[in-house]
Amino acid sequence: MTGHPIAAHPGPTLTAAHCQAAPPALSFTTTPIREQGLSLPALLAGRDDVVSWLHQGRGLIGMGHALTIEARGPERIEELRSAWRATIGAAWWRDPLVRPGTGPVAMGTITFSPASRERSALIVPSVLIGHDTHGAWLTTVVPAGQPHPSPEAIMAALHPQQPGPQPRADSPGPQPGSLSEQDWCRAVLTVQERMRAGQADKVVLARDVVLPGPHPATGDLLARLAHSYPTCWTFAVDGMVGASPEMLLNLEGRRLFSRVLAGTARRNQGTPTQDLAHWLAGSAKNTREHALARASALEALEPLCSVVEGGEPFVLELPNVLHLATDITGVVAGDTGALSLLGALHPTAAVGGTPTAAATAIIEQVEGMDRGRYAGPVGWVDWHGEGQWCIALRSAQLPQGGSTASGETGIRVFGGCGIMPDSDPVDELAETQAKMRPILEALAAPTHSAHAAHATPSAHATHPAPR
Ligand SMILES: C=C(O[C@@H]1C=C(C(=O)O)C=C[C@H]1O)C(=O)O
Repeated sequence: MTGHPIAAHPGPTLTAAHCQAAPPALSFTTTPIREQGLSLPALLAGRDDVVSWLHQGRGLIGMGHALTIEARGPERIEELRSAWRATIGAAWWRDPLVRPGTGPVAMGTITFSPASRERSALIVPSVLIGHDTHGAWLTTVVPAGQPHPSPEAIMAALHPQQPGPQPRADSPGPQPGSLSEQDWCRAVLTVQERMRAGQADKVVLARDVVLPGPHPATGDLLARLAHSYPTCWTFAVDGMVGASPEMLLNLEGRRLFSRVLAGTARRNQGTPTQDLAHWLAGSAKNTREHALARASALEALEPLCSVVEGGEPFVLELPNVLHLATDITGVVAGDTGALSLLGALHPTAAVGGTPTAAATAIIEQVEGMDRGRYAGPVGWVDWHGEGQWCIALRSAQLPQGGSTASGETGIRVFGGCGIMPDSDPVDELAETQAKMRPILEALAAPTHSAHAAHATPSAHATHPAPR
């Protein structure tokens, strides 16, 4: 959208409280467009000011900002929900399609912790292009009373661009983030001491590495992730980018779907996938870890649903790791919307731990970093509260306006894992490296830092050895 009038005049950024009290009057128009030859990932090429939600090549991409709503603190999800409701109340729209993702839509990213310095945000892009199994559409957003640009003019301006500058071959690899690898392994031991003292049953500990700039255009990064991890949800909202396998909440009509992941086997050269899957399904530590995450999601959903069921755990295979997975389905009671459900679900034991309050307190004390939006919900919500939200895993925070809220000027790449009393710290470190691989490869950075000398994951006793 470079140079397009819509993108040239971004709409306001409002706090949720302000937006709720005085919502701007926005006008949304959805128009069906031709799907022949349409490739959402290709339209992202070379662009930085994009939002994205792609799965198997379909989904939503957006450009420009018609409205940004931001919130911080313990009430951030509820504040964003109220502000979005007020925005819809003040909006006008035309939507002949009435499908998930048509009409008014906001893309969102929410911090893991209420104490984060980063903002949680809902972004209404000026232009949104959607593609599902029934066809494609384009939604434009302008201040009420202003004319909508023609869909043809927008599609003409949006022809696929050349990819942006590629990373240099000699660019420096990942640098230690908040903790060195050794200090992070010590933090794992500290967490285990706390668990042995009875303070928690499971704690998810994460770490970050920093990639100094320059970095590829956001759209190029997304196109690579979407290509390499098509079964994951490739997202970008407010500089938070990644390809997540974990669907926290899909709400369509009153029907809810959630996929809980916990328990991981790293792929290594030489071990057949079937052997890894067999090892994972039989690993006592991983099945206990999974059971805790599964129970926490079911417990959070039960009071809000008239029916909720967890399927049998199964092994989910991804290019870098395998996970134990449970699919949860349910029917939501009353008119509870996606943002209210997120408020109840987040943080699940898959990214926090058990019990929630004790585990998150230990994370704050031991992890030594602000997670920002990593491990928080990321996704989209429509005008009547339906939408899709993943957990922002396998992800990175791009610097916005030069630096992140934590003052970083490089890209922060995150990875974490559930720590149990019988976890091995070196093995867990290697798991974080495997989880960082998708985003580091998409950034075309070396996947192992020079500081990883002591991690020899495939030879480790708690993991099946290569044959
Ligand atoms: C915390 C992460 O992943 C979570 C932890 C997992 C585990 O410990 O086995 C598995 C999937 C995710 O729920 C991450 O990817 O950073």
